[in-house]
Amino acid sequence: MSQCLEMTFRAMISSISDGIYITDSEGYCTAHNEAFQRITGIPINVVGRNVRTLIDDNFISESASLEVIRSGQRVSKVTLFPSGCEALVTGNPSFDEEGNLINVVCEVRDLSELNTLKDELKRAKQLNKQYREIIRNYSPTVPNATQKITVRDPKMQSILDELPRIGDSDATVLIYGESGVGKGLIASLLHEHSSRSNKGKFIKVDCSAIPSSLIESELFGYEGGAFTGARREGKSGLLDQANHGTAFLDEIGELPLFLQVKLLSVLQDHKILRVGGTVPLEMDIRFVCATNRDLEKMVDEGTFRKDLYYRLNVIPVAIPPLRERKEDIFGLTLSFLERFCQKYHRSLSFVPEAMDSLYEYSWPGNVRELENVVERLVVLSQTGLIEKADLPEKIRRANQAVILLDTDPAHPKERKIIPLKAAVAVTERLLIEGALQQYNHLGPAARALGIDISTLLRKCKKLGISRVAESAEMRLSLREVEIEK
Ligand SMILES: Nc1ncnc2c1ncn2[C@@H]1O[C@H](COP(=O)(O)OP(=O)(O)OP(=O)(O)O)[C@@H](O)[C@H]1O
Repeated sequence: MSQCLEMTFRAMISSISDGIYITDSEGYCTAHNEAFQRITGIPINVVGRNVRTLIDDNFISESASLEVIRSGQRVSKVTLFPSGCEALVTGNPSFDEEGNLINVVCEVRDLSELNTLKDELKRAKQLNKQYREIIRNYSPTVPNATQKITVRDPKMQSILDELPRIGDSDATVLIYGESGVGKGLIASLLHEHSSRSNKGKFIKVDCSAIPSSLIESELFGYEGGAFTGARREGKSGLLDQANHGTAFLDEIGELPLFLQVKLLSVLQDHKILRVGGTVPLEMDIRFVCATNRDLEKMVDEGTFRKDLYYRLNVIPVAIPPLRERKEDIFGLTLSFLERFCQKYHRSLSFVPEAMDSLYEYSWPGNVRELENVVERLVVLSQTGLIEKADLPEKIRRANQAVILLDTDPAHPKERKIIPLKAAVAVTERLLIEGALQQYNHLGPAARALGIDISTLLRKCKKLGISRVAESAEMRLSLREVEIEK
């Protein structure tokens, strides 16, 4: 080989990023490039050494070139080098014209980069799978009320059956039911079933959530400069937004008396008068109202206008509490489970014993409470199964109470006997928790239990019931008692 050709040849080999080393037909290393040293990390000069001595000195565990010498064929091996690098070593034999082996050229390809790429590819594939899953579950439209409702109970089913007919008319609907039974859902279904859903919005107003000083301007809007702090250009009200659609007035029993008169005139004349305004505005609104209070009793007590009550009560719809339609519990639980498993990308199921406990519980907070319990279980569950032990304590305890309150006189001997004191405590707790959740205010809850507020608060403290007091008013009162004691 001419000197020039040899130099070109060496330059080529040293510019290759893979390691190259060459041995003669007996295994003596005759040359290598720089990449070989970088990749292998062998700390000695290998030129002139036989690869067998590299094995003896534990620099390499096996040799591709020795295999090639033995077999006369191309050989590939994955070898771990002192540098910590894993490399694919491929030995290629070269022969003279008579077919005698002259040398072995080994290519050493660093696999760590390849491994990193492999890991990245694996991660990308995993992400791809996750995204595909998310896209599959992604629904571009918010599920409408019809898709959201789950009903098995015949009473509820007959309410649902009537909705299309009620939805078609423009008559005012008054929905009765405890908090969380689904009054809002039924109201939005009514809107969906009416032709109004094509031309107007469904506007929900919670009359108990807006302070009475603001509710008039929120509902009816105001003219510019109507009161101190009012916007100069005035403001339209929530009822304006419901024009051609449906206004859902939740907790109508909380509407102050002076506004009851104003609402009555809207219902009669289909016109609204903004605060500070003089010209009534034509409005085309369908009213659906809801309450968990006894409006008839409020009429008798003079806190709700009789004329408004009759005007609202054109089509009454009573939604039973969940404890009176236990058939719905199973279906609701499964549909919430499916919804939240999708939301949190989990896969869970209930063991039958846990399902039994949900069935036994009295659900004072109704469907909303069940929905919250299922969401909490899905978020907190660490295994794929929801067991009875995972349920909130009050639900597990409910089974105990069911045994206690079982008054079937036919089987007195089967009733589990527990100490009287414990039975009284369980019963007291059950009734107090139920009353607090049902009435949401201390006064009515105490009245329903036949005790005064201070006794109720004392018992709450003794039984540690503060957690069920969900409204701000109750939390405040219960904390005050703790401070006093
Ligand atoms: N039959 C049902 N199927 C599915 N979800 C339901 C059903 N009934 C109620 N829900 C859900 O339970 C929750 C409470 O329902 P909603 O707000 O309609 O109750 P509500 O009676 O209007 O309560 P409140 O009187 O406190 O306003 C909502 O998230 C609702 O979607």
